Formats: sequence, C-alpha cells, structure tokens
Amino acid sequence: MADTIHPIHHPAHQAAARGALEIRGLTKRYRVSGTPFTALQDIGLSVAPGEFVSIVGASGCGKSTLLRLIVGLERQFDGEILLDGRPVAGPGLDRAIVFQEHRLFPWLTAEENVALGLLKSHHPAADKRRLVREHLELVGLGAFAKAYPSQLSGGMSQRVAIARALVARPRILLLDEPFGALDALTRSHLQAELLRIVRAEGITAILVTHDVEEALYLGDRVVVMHPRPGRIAGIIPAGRLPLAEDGGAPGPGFGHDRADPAFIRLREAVLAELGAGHAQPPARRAA
Ligand SMILES: Nc1ncnc2c1ncn2[C@@H]1O[C@H](COP(=O)(O)OP(=O)(O)OP(=O)(O)O)[C@@H](O)[C@H]1O
Repeated sequence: MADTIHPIHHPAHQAAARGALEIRGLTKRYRVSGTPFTALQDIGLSVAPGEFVSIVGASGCGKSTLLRLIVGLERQFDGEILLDGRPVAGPGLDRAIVFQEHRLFPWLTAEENVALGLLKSHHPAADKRRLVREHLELVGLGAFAKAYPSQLSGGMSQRVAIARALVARPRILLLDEPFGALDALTRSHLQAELLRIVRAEGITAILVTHDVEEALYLGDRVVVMHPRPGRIAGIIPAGRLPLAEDGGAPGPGFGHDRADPAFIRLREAVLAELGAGHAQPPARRAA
C-alpha cells in the first residue's frame, strides 16, 4: 500500500457530524421452527465519529446479526439504531460492510469492482473515475486496476473489497472478520493499513473479530458479548494503550503495541470476560 496516505478530496465530505452511531434498547428475535429465539437482547452502544470499536464474543452471540442490523440488511427489530441522529431504515451509501470473503465479481476487473461502490452515487463520471483510481492507490493496488480477481492473491482481493467499501465514503465502515481468511503476515499488514486509512479519512469503524489481539491492536474500545441471548457483557477501553512503533516513528494510524505489558493485561481482561460467558452454572451437590 502507499507509504504515505493523504486524505482524498471526496465530494461526500461536506457533512459536519459524521459517523456517530447510537444504538438503544436493540433487541432482535428470530423464529426458528416456529419458536421465538432472541439473538440480541437490549443492546446499547454509542460510537463517536472516527472511533474504532472492536466486538468479540463466542460463536452465535449475535455479532454478525448486529452488523447486519446496522448496515440495514435486517429491518425488523425492537429499539433504535441512529446514525448521525437519523434512524437506519435499510441499506444506504452512508454505511459499508466488508466480509471475511472478498465477494468480488470474478468477471469484473479490480477497478470495475471498486466502481460498483459508486453505482448509486450521483457524482459526475469523471469524479467517479478519479475516486476509483485514488481508492485503488489508497490500498496499494494502483498497478492492478485492470486485473481480475483470479489474478490477485487473497490479501489483494480483500484490499479491493476495502477500496470498494470506502469509495462512496461511508460514515461508518463495518468489518465482519475481514482478515479471518488471510495468512498471519498479510493479516498484520492489512490491520495496520486499514487503521491508517480510517484514521486519515476520519471514518468510524466497527470490527467483529474472533482474534482478541486484533481487537485490542485496532480498537479504541473492545465490546465483549455473551451468548444466549446475545448481549453486551462489558466494554474495555483500549484507547490509552501505547502505540506500536513503525521504523521508530510512532504516530496516528499505528495500532497498539502488542508487546506492551498494559496490552497484555487488557488481553487477559478481555479473555476473562469472554470466559465468563462460557462459565457453566455450578453443579448441584448431591443431597
Ligand atoms: N436468519 C436467521 N434466522 C434464524 N436465526 C438466525 C438467523 N441469523 C442468525 N440467527 C441466529 O442468531 C444467532 C446469532 O447469529 P450470528 O451469526 O449473529 O452470531 P455470531 O456471533 O456472528 O457467530 P459467529 O461468530 O459464529 O459468526 C445464532 O444463534 C444464529 O443461529
């Protein structure tokens, strides 16, 4: 990716308050074989503009459901989801999501896939072409604009997916285990670059991950969820952890230092909170 990231001049940059998410009393029920099932219960969460929030929790605790609700893919729920004060009522250009699989169209080139992110935007064609080019450069793939997904590695494809998510300049970027399928080295490169991009562009981000280190490396706060029913068990502040250094130059855009004792202590705290969700009730003593 580009060594230095400059904020992109984007026509959608005008709004004053951007990316403030407010979730109040959110409950989501499904019916499974006719029986009601509570996937999320009474979720309350405020995310400030530009904040990076990580969510961890056992499988089935409703993390993906929560992201789908925020992105507007699930419309039936109790409670409120407000983005910059406006209720979420279906998908919109102000929210974008990146999944574990890149979900690129194999018959489209990298630039055509990124351009899909602007399909519903009203920018003039010349602006759209510029934005697509600049976002491919932002993720370090300027030279691969004409490549098809089959000609890209998994990490490169995921970069294209990130460019596609960012090109319409969402107020909030939702990430559902975006690096889960990547090797460790690619994963750590992409974590750092994602952080640089969202910091430089001032985008609010919510990341769902099973990786507690990733959650703490990236997150200003880590939300721990418990299952049955899915609920928030605790929110661990990570924003004051020391930043990792890169070539001796600490600065915004770099994640938290994984080797720092405070990081290790918080990792233990998150793991303990996660473990509490698994704790079994004590066995009854025989009379
Ligand atoms: N469309 C649906 N209909 C019925 N139940 C559903 C539906 N979608 C999700 N669920 C249930 O809601 C619960 C939460 O699912 P969800 O995928 O959000 O969990 P998760 O925390 O993201 O899990 P994982 O970490 O395994 O991805 C699960 O018990 C799941 O079976």
